[in-house]
Amino acid sequence: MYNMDEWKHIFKLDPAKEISGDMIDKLCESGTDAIIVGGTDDVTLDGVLQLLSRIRRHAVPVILEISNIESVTPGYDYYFVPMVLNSQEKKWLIDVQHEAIVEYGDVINWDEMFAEGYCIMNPESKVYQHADCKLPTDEEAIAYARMVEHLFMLPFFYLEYSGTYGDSALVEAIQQELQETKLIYGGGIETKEQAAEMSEFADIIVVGNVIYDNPKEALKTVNATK
Ligand SMILES: CC(C)=CCC/C(C)=C/CC/C(C)=C/CC/C(C)=C/CC/C(C)=C/CC/C(C)=C/CC/C(C)=C/COP(=O)(O)OP(=O)(O)O
Ligand SMILES: O=P(O)(O)OC[C@@H](O)CO
Ligand SMILES: [Mg+2]
Repeated sequence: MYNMDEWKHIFKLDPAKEISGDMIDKLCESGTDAIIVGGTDDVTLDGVLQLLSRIRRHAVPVILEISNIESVTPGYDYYFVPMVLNSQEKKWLIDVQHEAIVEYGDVINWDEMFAEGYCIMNPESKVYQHADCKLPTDEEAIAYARMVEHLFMLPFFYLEYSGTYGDSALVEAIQQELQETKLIYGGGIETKEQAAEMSEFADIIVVGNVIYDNPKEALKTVNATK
């Protein structure tokens, strides 16, 4: 299903982690709307290519969420480009992306490229530390969402709790600010009940770690969003 407006659920696979062929088949045929390939560290061209070839045997849309320029390869349906709003370094908001576009701008197919305004909410997560983030208050997080919708006009606002379950009241408050921009929620979803709760407010939920920790429960999150 290639109409992003109807997406509710995405599995995120980490190219640095082992996964069986059987589990990849189950995830791809689960009824999820898309698969994202991405992670914070050890994302290599080899890992990104291997996962692509294993997922490609199925009809599900496959997205590369770019974490470094060295691991970008053709063949994905879409490329999601993170822009970290609450980073303390301009580098992670705009500079690494700018460098990539200086270098490769002439060959980019812009129809496949989508920016994500990231707001990273878990100080313990690798990605928070990697991108040198600062924890926003709820009020400040809502202000980032307003900027993404009205000033930057990005297609996605990603409320990222990577590794821990977030605050559904904040997800609800942010949803109320967004009309054009889609709200992605990710982090700590381990059960179908949590998937259902966050789906009530987020347009799309992303399920990551539980795929590796508890595959059976991971698969149950799909139906909770429908
Ligand atoms: C199609 C094709 C071949 C085109 C060629 C042209 C080309 C190269 C286009 C690229 C264009 C472009 C604009 C690229 C941007 C490149 C870039 C360097 C982006 C950096 C993005 C960024 C800010 C990264 C830092 C933060 C980060 C890693 C965000 C990703 C999201 C993430 C991994 C969140 C945490 O995930 P999680 O699963 O929780 O992490 P761990 O489990 O690993 O902890
Ligand atoms: O791995 P978890 O905690 O499920 O988070 C999913 C995703 O938001 C990570 O970018
Ligand atoms: Mg991960």
